[in-house]
Amino acid sequence: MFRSEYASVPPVELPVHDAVLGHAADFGERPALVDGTDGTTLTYEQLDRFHRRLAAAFAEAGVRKGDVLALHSPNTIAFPTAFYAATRAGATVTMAHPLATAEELAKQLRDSGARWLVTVSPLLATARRAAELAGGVREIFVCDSAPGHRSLIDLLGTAAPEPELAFDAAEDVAVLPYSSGTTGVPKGVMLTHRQIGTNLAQLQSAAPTGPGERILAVLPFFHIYGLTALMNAPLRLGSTVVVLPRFDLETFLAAIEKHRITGLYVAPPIVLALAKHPAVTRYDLSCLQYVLCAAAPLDAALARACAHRLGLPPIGQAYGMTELSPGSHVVPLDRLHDAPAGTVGKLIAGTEMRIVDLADPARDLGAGERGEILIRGPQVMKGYLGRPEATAALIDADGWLHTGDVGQVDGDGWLFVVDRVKELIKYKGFQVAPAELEALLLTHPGIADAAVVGEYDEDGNEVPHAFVVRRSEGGEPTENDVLLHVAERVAPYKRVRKVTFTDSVPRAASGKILRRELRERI
Ligand SMILES: CC(C)(COP(=O)(O)OP(=O)(O)OC[C@H]1O[C@@H](n2cnc3c(N)ncnc32)[C@H](O)[C@@H]1OP(=O)(O)O)[C@@H](O)C(=O)NCCC(=O)NCCSC(=O)/C=C/c1ccc(O)cc1
Repeated sequence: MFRSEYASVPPVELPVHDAVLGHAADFGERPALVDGTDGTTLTYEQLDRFHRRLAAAFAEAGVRKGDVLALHSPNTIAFPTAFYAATRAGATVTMAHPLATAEELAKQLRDSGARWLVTVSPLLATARRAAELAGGVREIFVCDSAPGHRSLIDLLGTAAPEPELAFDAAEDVAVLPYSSGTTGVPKGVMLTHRQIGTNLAQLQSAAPTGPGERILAVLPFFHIYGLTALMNAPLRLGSTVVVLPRFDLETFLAAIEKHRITGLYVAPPIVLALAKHPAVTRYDLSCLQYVLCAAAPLDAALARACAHRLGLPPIGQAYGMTELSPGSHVVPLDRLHDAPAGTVGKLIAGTEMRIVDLADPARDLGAGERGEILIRGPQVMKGYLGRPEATAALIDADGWLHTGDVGQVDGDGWLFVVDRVKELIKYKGFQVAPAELEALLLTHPGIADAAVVGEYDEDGNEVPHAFVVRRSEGGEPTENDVLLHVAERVAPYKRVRKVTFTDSVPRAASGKILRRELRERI
């Protein structure tokens, strides 16, 4: 067993809005959030006051402790206000991808039992359709404005009293992001207030940010990575977060220069752009002090090229998953220079790890040996909502979470992730669940069987590749028919990008798809 070399941190027993914004009023006029497109700024005093007013308005509208509120928005400076207001009103927040189709969003609303939906006017048509399909949503609010819907801006005017709720930080679920974990379809990941708050404290001991830091939030707040690294962590410490709604390289580079960004938290496609794109040289990026990368495997040579080009210390990596609130490993910011190339970091405070034999999971391996990574600590999720079997398949009776990633630790405790035994595909850091795409492919009348596996393209992005068995009486779909069938029904990041027709899908006697066999064919 491997233990963290950092002193444990006590569990954080506060609800997430207090864990993060407990000192917001003290930070006063310091900018908390800056809209990177037009410069609109929210100070800490405003963030504190606005989220309390909005919590009062949510409570007045009928939001009750334990209700699920879906937050369906790209990154904006209103997103954190809506988020902390919802939790202060007692709600569990489930974040939805802004490019989800109405059917995808409806599935999440239905599975989570969402009663409230917060969206933005450009996404309203999808949100309304999804709410109609799902049933159960009592009201749709908009962050900006739209006829027929209450706007968060109007709600701020309420004179209702602020809700004073008692939270059980160890049991009450703060956020419910969706993740497919190691197998199957997306599931609601129950993360309690204590899990979120404690993981912030654990991560902070290794990668502290603070007043005077300026962070660029281009990765989405709606995933646990952005929610943690770009929202909760910096706002807890009085940093300034500059917010961009989406990744556009020129806007991103201009924002770094204009706002004198000090720290970047990114995914591999951004490291690729920073390392290779000609536009990078046209901007003064000398304000940057460090770059941290997570969400998908980062090529060590690419990381080196990026750091070298920007004149920065080596790019640090972090490791974790949604089910870990999300962090278990990070390269501490004060150790960027002595971390070996390609490592995802060291165990953060209060976290234990085992590396177990893939063939014999009861056998623990030592340094230098490859096996499945198991994690135990206060950040392990409470469970998947309404799916005790899936929870038990991921977390064993002794509390070890089986990550489905294959890793190896060196003699100094640095972890390297070298492979994956779980089904997951990560397109640009976004989870794509093969089981979800397979189910969708099977709805096509011309498809008799299908299996989807990940394949790396020339840019190093993992993309979904479908192996399809055609049904002769189904009109023999072409490759294009198959691509289109999926593209019309999923958010853009989930698209199948390659199709191979085959006579049969290799399966074990149990019916389980033999994915390794398909990967070997590629
Ligand atoms: C900024 C990225 C890296 C690149 O952006 P992009 O290249 O513009 O592409 P998108 O991903 O935004 O969009 C996907 C596709 O949708 C398309 N698209 C776009 N908007 C449209 C549109 N409105 N209409 C139609 N098509 C469109 C877009 O063009 C694109 O098409 P394609 O060029 O074919 O890829 C973006 O992919 C991204 O944010 N990725 C990161 C995702 C992410 O945060 N994942 C985290 C999961 S949680 C986790 O791993 C935790 C780790 C962790 C571990 C430890 C820790 O301590 C902390 C964290």
